Order: sequence, then C-alpha cells, then structure tokens
Amino acid sequence: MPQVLTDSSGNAQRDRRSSSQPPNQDSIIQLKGVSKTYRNGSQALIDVSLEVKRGDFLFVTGPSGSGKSTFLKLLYGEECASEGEVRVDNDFPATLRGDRLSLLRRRIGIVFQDYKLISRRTVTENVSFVLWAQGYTRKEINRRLPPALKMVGLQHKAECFPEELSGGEQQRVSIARAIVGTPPLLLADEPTGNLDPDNSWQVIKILKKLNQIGITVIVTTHDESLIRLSNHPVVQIKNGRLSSVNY
Ligand SMILES: Nc1ncnc2c1ncn2[C@@H]1O[C@H](COP(=O)(O)OP(=O)(O)OP(=O)(O)O)[C@@H](O)[C@H]1O
Repeated sequence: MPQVLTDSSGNAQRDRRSSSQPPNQDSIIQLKGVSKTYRNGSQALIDVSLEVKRGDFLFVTGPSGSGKSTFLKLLYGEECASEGEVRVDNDFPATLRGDRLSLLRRRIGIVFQDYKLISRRTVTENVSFVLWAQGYTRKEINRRLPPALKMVGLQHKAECFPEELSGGEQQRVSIARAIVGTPPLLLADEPTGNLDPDNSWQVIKILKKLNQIGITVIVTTHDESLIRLSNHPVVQIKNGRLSSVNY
C-alpha cells in the first residue's frame, strides 16, 4: 500500500529523515519533500512525499497540468527535482549519468499515451529492439519475445507493422516492449488516453496481470471510471501537491 505523508490539511508533508538512511528494501520508490520548478518558473510539484512498496499498483490522477508526468519523469531520471530526494529501486536517479542512468532505466519499463513505436519495424522488431540495444544475444531475445507477446495477446500479430494494428493493439505492443526486459517497475503515463473504454480496460487488465506476477505498476490517468473499476490505491496531484484519495 503506498504511503503518502500528509499534514492535517491533506497536503504532502516533508519527511525529515536524512538521505544517509539505509534504503528500505520493501519500498521501490521513496520521495521526500520533492519540489520541481521548471526554468520558466512553472511549479510542477510542491513538497511531495510518497513511499511505494514493491509489488504495489498505484494510480496517480489529477487535472491536466497538475504534475503527473513530471512525477514520472523524476522517477526515470528525465527531470531532476529542484528540492528533496527521489529514490528508485535503491538508486537516486538525479545523481546518475551515462551508463549508470541507463542501468537504472533498464529496471524501469515505460509506457506512453502515444505508444512511441517505430513505424517501419514489425511488432517483433519493436519489442526486440530494446533488448538488442542492451546487448542481449539473439538466442536470449528469441527466448524472451514469445512470453512478452503472449502476455499482451499479440503472438498472432508478431510480423505486423504498427500501421496494421488498432490503437489498443499498438498500446499492447508498447507494453510488451516495456516488460520484455523483466523490469521490477512499470510506469505508464496516460496509457489509455487515446483508447476507447473497451481497449482501455483491456490495457488495465494486462497491467493488473503484470502486477500479479510481482511487477510494481504506477499508472497516471484522468479516467475516473477505470480507477473505480480497478480497486487499487489512488493518489491525486492537484496544483503540484499530492494527496491520497479514496474512490
Ligand atoms: N519542460 C517543461 N518546461 C516548463 N514547464 C513545464 C515543462 N513540463 C511541464 N511543465 C509545466 O509543469 C506543470 C505540470 O506539467 P505535467 O506535464 O507534469 O502535468 P500533467 O499532470 O502530466 O498534465 P497532462 O495530464 O495534461 O499530461 C504544467 O504547468 C506544465 O506546463
């Protein structure tokens, strides 16, 4: 169960334990007093503290522009916090560069709203590419590919190009690509944002299945009906501040 540290007004409160504390092996994500202000002065996150345990499934909701994508970007090291501390799988992404940041990112699968598939590559090639780029052998790639495609129900589309697939199928390819390296953590930024309700629910069911086999899953979404159907904990980010929500 994720733990949001809040004050009496429901606002996230700074956890004053120091970064010299040993990592908590049970938690995969820890944010302490995290704020993010972009160069143009936009305050995307304000004093956010959150702990996510290994094996949790967490929804992050909130209005457009409230800071959800920024929250995920801090986790995979695309942006750095202006204040506070972000720890992911016992590493501090903000302090990592080059190969060490790449090594952390290999332990994080990422799914985006717009799929980000390579249009001139088949499903097989799109999913294998990430392993190939990480130096896996052909034999290992061939071993990992079928279970990843099976997990998203797309074995029969392995040789199709993205344009030959529906939006829901393309998103399922992007999920296969995100998990083919068996990361312990999966981040999905509005994964159902371009999908109709049926395809959205299919994507959420796959994410739930992945969570059941032990992957920690964090999903940002505007879609309250999906959240209600899913029965997982929810935090809300509003004007950069994070609080827990009950549906
Ligand atoms: N690179 C950037 N430079 C400056 N400001 C930014 C940048 N990225 C985001 N912002 C600002 O930070 C705030 C939070 O943006 P963010 O993308 O995290 O919100 P969001 O909740 O993911 O929104 P949406 O649901 O529309 O994707 C917004 O005010 C946005 O304009």
